[in-house]
Parts: sequence; C-alpha cells; structure tokens
Amino acid sequence: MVAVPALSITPPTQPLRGSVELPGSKSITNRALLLAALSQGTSHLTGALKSDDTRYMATALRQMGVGIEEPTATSFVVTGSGALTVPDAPLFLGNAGTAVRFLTAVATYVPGPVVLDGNAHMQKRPVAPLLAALGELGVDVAAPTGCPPVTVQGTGHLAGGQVTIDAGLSSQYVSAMLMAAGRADAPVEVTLQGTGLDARGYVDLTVSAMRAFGASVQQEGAMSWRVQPTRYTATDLRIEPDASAATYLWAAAVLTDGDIDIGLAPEAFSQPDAKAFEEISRFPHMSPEINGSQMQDAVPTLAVLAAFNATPVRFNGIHNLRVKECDRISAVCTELNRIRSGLAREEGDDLIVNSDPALAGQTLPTRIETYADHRIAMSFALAGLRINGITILDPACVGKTYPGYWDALRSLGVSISDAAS
Ligand SMILES: O=C(O)C1=C[C@@H](OP(=O)(O)O)[C@@H](O)[C@H](O)C1
Ligand SMILES: C=C(OP(=O)(O)O)C(=O)O
Repeated sequence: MVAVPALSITPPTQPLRGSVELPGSKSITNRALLLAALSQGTSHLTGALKSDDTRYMATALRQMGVGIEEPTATSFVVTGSGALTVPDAPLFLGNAGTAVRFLTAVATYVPGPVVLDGNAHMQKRPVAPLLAALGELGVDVAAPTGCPPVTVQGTGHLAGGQVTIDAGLSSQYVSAMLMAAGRADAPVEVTLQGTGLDARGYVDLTVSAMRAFGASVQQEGAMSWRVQPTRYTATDLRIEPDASAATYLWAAAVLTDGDIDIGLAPEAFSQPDAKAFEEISRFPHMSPEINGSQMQDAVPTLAVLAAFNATPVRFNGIHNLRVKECDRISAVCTELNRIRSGLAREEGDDLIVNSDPALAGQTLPTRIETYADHRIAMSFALAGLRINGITILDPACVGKTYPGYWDALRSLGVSISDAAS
C-alpha cells in the first residue's frame, strides 16, 4: 500500500445521510482474543475488529503457541491449549495499550522469558503501576524506564493473593490483573489504591468478558474485586460494534444536520464511550462543563464538536489523556488553535474550547498534525465537514482502530481527496 501523506476534506453541501457498518469494538476484541487464548479449546469470535491493535494482539498470541485463524474479515477462530509457550522473539505491540498491558500480566503463564515492546510512542506510555502490582504476587517483571520494553520471567503460573493497584494513569492495569487472575492457582483479590477509577466502564467490560469465558468474579464495593481460580472455558462470542468509532458518526450527523444509521442505538452499547451520545445529541447546546473521565476516548470527538457549539465548553477529569497515543489535551488544543487562533486553551489538565458557531462555512486552510494518533485524525476530520480547507496529515494512522474510516465518510457522500504535499 502506498502511504498517503495527507487527505483534504470538502464540506458536504447536503446533510450526511445513510448507513454505516461500524467495526467491532477494539476493547472487546482484544479482551476476547486474550481470554480465548487462555482457554482450552476453540472459541469463535465474530463481529471482531481487524486493525493494527488487534493484529498486534493476535500476532503476539500466535508467537506464544495459540492457534488463531481468520476465516473472514470480521472473525477469529482461536484454539488454546490452556497454556502459553515461550516466544522465540520479543512481542512487538506497536502502540496498542491494551495489548501491552494485558499481555504483560498474562506473560506470567509463559514458562520462560518474554519481552514486550512497542513503538516509540508506546515506549513513553507508563506500565510501572502494573509491574508493581504483579510484583506483589511474586511475578518477576522489569521495565527500567517504567514504560515498555518490559521483560517478564514467566513461570507458567500466577500465585493467588491480595494485590493493590494504582490505576490513576490507566484502568488497563486493573483489567490486565483481573484477566490474569482468572487463570491463577488460587483466588486473587484486586484492590484499588486511591479513591476512584477513571474509565471504570472498561473494567466492567473486562468483568463481562471474563464471565463470558466462564470466570467467577465478584465486585466487592467500588474498590475491589475477588477472582476465583476457575480458569477459562472456550466460548463463542459476538463482539459489539465499537462505541468510540460510533462517536465520529454521531458527531458527523449532528454537525451536518443529517441522519446516519449505525445499526445500534446508543443505549445498546456496553462500552463507556457511548455516554458521549448524551452530549453529542445536545449539540449546539452542549454542557458548559463536561467531565470526560468516564468516556476518555470520546473527548477529542466532543472537543472538535464543541468548536462549533453555541457556547464554550470546559473538559475536566481528563488528566490521563496526556498518556494516550499522544498527549491528547495538548494535541487537541494545538490543532484547534491551528484552525483559528484562540479557539482553545489548556488550564492545568482541563481543556477549554472557546466555541464559535460562525466557524461553519468559513474557509480556513489548515494542515492538521495527527501525532500518529487515530483519534486526532478522526476527530479533526469532523471539522472538515463544516470548514473549507481542512487537510489531515498521516491519515493512515486511523488503521490503529478504524481502518475503514475514510471509506465510511466517503460512502456518506463526503468528498475526500489526496492533498498536494
Ligand atoms: O481497557 C480498554 O480497552 C481501554 C481503556 C482506556 O484506557 P485507559 O484505561 O488507559 O484510560 C481507553 O482509553 C482505551 O482506548 C481502551
Ligand atoms: C487510548 C487508546 O488506545 P490504547 O490505550 O488501547 O492504546 C485509544 O484507542 O484511544
């Protein structure tokens, strides 16, 4: 495939109408691949996402002896023996946070050393709190920089016991520990350090996925979970569409006064980002203050939409957007200001969007930097639906979670063309 350096978007002259088939959920696909790999027997996963993040997960599991076939563009057939084997090379996981965090915990089931690494962006994303928690259960794991590469000296086992996790930077540490716990030798009690959990909905998603594969997990209050050593049972799972992907289409519909059928009502999703629909449906009267802590991946979508809102919007509860694929607070702020100076500002870890409904219809030639971050590319494409002159650099970065994004917009009648470099 020839890399396309940039895409230019022409605002549609009509409301966007039509239907779009969403990709499967990244979060559920990577949980299901992992749990199926730990199960003995064959699991059929349908409606799955095929993208960079799920490819990295599947490839790493194959390197550890798991059989994974891909009979169709949206299915995986996973055959596990209940054990993992020593990979003959480091596991390269790109910038897939789920793959890195989940596999770090599960690598304890390999009877030997495992190195997990990622690209330059992933090498800046913290894993130390997860390592500390694994260490409490006796796992020999090291990451000299506190970020990948990580080396796990697996024993093929995980002892049970009590573990505390500081999930202030990522809920994925909790999800990783819980999923590993289901195959431990004895019960594991996982307790949160601190007061709360941003992105709690992703831990709920983890517990549901574990239960689908036969695990017994009790949530004990808001702060801890007890996982029984049931091991996992192979199962067939239909994966729901990706709610984060849905946010772009919901926003595209309200921005153009259109109507896009994604085949699923907002309330039918179990993923946390579906909460963003409440704010999207209020447009152009979004709330003056939006707490993004429980719908973090939707914040770039909401922030670009907020640029066209009737009144300014402050986003709070979003501090850990700074350790996603890029520093998303800074990236969104910088790129909104590139469209029109003064459109956004940072205040501590809050992002304030100084909304301007008069942006719609203007010509403001802007080349949007995307920082190798799919969500920056996908959300700023929305600005191109109302502003003339928006160009998205490195558009192929959407391949992390939504390779078909540009085609989906084109199918709705958006004109997107290769930009002159
Ligand atoms: O568990 C998951 O599937 C995810 C959890 C969230 O990350 P953090 O827990 O790191 O905030 C989210 O941003 C990510 O895209 C997917
Ligand atoms: C933060 C994200 O991904 P991950 O943490 O899984 O790399 C995302 O998809 O927006």
